[in-house]
Amino acid sequence: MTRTGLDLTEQLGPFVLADTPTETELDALRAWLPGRRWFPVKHGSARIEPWLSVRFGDGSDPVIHLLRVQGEGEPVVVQVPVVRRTDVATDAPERIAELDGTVLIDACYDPVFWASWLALAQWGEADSRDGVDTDLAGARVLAVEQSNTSILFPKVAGGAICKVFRTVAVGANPDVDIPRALVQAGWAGVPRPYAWLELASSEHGIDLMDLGVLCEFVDGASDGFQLACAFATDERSFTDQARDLGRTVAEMHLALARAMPSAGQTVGLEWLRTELRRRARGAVDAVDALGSRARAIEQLLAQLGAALPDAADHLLELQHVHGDLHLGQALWAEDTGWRILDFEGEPMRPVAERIRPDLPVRDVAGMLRSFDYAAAVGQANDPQWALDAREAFLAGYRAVLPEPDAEALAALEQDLVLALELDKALYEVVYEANNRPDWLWIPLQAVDRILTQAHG
Ligand SMILES: Nc1ncnc2c1ncn2[C@@H]1O[C@H](COP(=O)(O)OP(=O)(O)O)[C@@H](O)[C@H]1O
Ligand SMILES: O=P(O)(O)O[C@H]1O[C@H](CO)[C@@H](O[C@H]2O[C@H](CO)[C@@H](O)[C@H](O)[C@H]2O)[C@H](O)[C@H]1O
Repeated sequence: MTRTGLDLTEQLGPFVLADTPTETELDALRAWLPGRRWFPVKHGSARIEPWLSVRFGDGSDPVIHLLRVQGEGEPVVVQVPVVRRTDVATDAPERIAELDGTVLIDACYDPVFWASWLALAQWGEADSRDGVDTDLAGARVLAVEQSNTSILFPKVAGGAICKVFRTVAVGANPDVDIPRALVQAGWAGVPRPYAWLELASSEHGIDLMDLGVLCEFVDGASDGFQLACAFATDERSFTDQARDLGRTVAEMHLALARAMPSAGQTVGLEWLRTELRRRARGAVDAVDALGSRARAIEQLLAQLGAALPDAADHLLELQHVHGDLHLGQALWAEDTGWRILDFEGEPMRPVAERIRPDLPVRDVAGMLRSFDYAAAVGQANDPQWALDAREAFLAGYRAVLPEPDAEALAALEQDLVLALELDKALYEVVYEANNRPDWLWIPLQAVDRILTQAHG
């Protein structure tokens, strides 16, 4: 989708150049960053160096530092808005360090940062900032586990939420452009994006970099994962919600295909096997517990599509998908049904991999994995709870997007669901090992179940 508004030949967009952090500030940031949930390097030491620092062009005092972070993988850039304040409580979550009689804080918590953000963001075609209520009353940073940092503005534009992207990259962020495209295509299953903050600097090779997005806040909605866990704990059937969710995901796929046509892009089955093998080997190398499963994983992938006579060169059609779909990315409200969030793709993948067209069945598999998580975390006593939710979700999805008639092709679709569930479970093993080791058993158990199912 083409952006309008910001003149990309204009240096820095709405910003002016600022000083990079001083040595003392840098030391403080180097000590503070690795403890953040959103910091991308999870193991070993990370090299953190200044890259580009900017201020808002309105003269306000917060500074946005873009820092280059080199950990075990590819280097990434993290966004760290900071500002100096006094009178900051010693246990305040925004506190970074006390320096020269002031406190360096995370500016995501700062009203001056909020006001400048709202004033200098690029507002969408249909919404001009003029006339939008930018009252900051009640604004607060969400205290949820997330890969970025979100600020809730109950009064702005009737209720809005701003996501400050923590890992940033050159190019449009899919979490800005995909929801915009979906809304333009007439799909109401996604919160409406209102505004986004762009940076451009030819000197730094940045034609466009998204720093954050503001969108409609879905008030009174439940987080799909918490809802499903509560149902699992109470032994209440989740099938009605799961069936509805299946329908919503299928409608999302139809809307994505309409909104962002990928010109009939295809991949061969052999290509897919190679790609899944590469990802599986990456997971096996990253987490020791997977070593003993490596052979069985390779066998499952080798059998993918074996029922097809022309399995080697069978072509699979690609399209834009969500890419990291799970129950926590879905909000449920009695009156509006399901709304889907967070189109950034899997945060542990390189950006180029996250934005390319993919198989819609990847999203189906992601959601199926989530029912398994909800059953585990909600401690459902009966294994049937997750199986029922799973079947209902698939039935809802298939009611909108039926499986192919031909038996071999329908069998291939089922193989694909299983292979992508395995792919997701392997990703989750790495994710849990990095972030929540106490939950590592959940995807590990799933890997074993999938392998047993596949090998009879
Ligand atoms: N538009 C919205 N309306 C209401 N709540 C939201 C909205 N967007 C996000 N949230 C809440 O914030 C949480 C984190 O948002 P998400 O986009 O998944 O962040 P991240 O990409 O950083 O993980 C969600 O699980 C949801 O509870
Ligand atoms: O929401 P994010 O984009 O940050 O996604 C990452 O974190 C998710 C957890 O917050 C993680 O999801 C996994 O845990 C969920 C329960 O917390 C579960 O419902 C999902 O099925 C499971 O994949 C996601 O994988 C990760 O990319």
